[in-house]
Amino acid sequence: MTLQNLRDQIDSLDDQLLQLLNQRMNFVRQVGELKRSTNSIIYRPERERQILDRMNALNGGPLSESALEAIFLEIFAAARNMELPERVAFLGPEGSFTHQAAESRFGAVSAYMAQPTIRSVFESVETGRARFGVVPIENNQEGVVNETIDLLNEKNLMIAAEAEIAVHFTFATQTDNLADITHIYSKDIAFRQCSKFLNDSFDGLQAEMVPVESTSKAAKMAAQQPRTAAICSHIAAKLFGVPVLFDNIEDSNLNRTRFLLLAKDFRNEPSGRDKTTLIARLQNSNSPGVLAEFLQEFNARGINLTKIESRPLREGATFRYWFLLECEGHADDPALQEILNHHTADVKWLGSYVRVS
Ligand SMILES: C=C(O[C@@H]1C=C(C(=O)O)C=C[C@H]1O)C(=O)O
Repeated sequence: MTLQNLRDQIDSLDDQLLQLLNQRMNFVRQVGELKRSTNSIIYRPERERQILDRMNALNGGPLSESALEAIFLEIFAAARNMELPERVAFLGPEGSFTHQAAESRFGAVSAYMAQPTIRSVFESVETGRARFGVVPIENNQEGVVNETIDLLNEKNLMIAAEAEIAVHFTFATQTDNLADITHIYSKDIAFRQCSKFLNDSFDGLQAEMVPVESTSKAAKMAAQQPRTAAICSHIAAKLFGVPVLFDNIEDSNLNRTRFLLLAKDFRNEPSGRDKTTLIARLQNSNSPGVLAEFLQEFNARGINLTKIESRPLREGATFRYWFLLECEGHADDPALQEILNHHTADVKWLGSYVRVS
């Protein structure tokens, strides 16, 4: 076939895609009207997951699973925006890994609000300035983000969904010669995670490592100061126009960060592969057996606990703790219901949502 023939075929398929997408949007609009009349929630991650699973099972290729999901996530975001434009607050600045995580869920067409702190993301959602908030909760190399854990306890927001992204670092500079670089800007954690690259490349050179608040800020500074460099995300380097010298300079390519999508008054239906997050403030948690007995309630019902973090209660000069727990399953599952019913006074449910890995 000639190029023109092939392009004609593509045009005719695009015509059909457009028609089908608009037909889909007409049904979405009706769903939106139904939801408004019953005052129910627009974003249904478990329904979106179900659609993705069904599409992946049907997909015979050559479209890859990740390409298929990226396309559908944009369709969902466009659909939700038609039902009701959604504003998403995220831990900024623009180009941060949290921004990337937010976009991976809410697509390119949602309205994003970069926030300077994790607390201000929580507050944006609390006050209704944003419908959703996205914050990091843990990195698989560095552990949890305590500020997020503490705010989950302090505020009354729900976890609507989680997202995970692979963290890759880029070395960006306007200089061609590494020996000319006087300062390298990045976040302290990024210096740690790229230590092998830094040792190998700057051994014997004079460059000073300067920690700044965010990797995006590092990119911005490297854009303004010629003999400097930034260790940042690829999108931040592009955003600030700093040439990328090396990509993927992190020590471990298994480096992943997990993010939470927060909302007010949110409830997912069970999807069949859910995770539940709880906060436990057990009475006399320092007494022998209190914590063990509580954990045993999960074990006895065959519920797999996937995480437990202890955080200081900050009550007087004591060393006492509350706990953040995660387990497999949904709060509607009878076994988990039993536990929640036993603990109405000392356990807070933060949400049940689709598990990503
Ligand atoms: C249309 C709906 O609303 C949203 C959009 C979806 C879609 O585009 O398929 C799916 C789930 C919801 O996040 C729905 O709930 O079915």
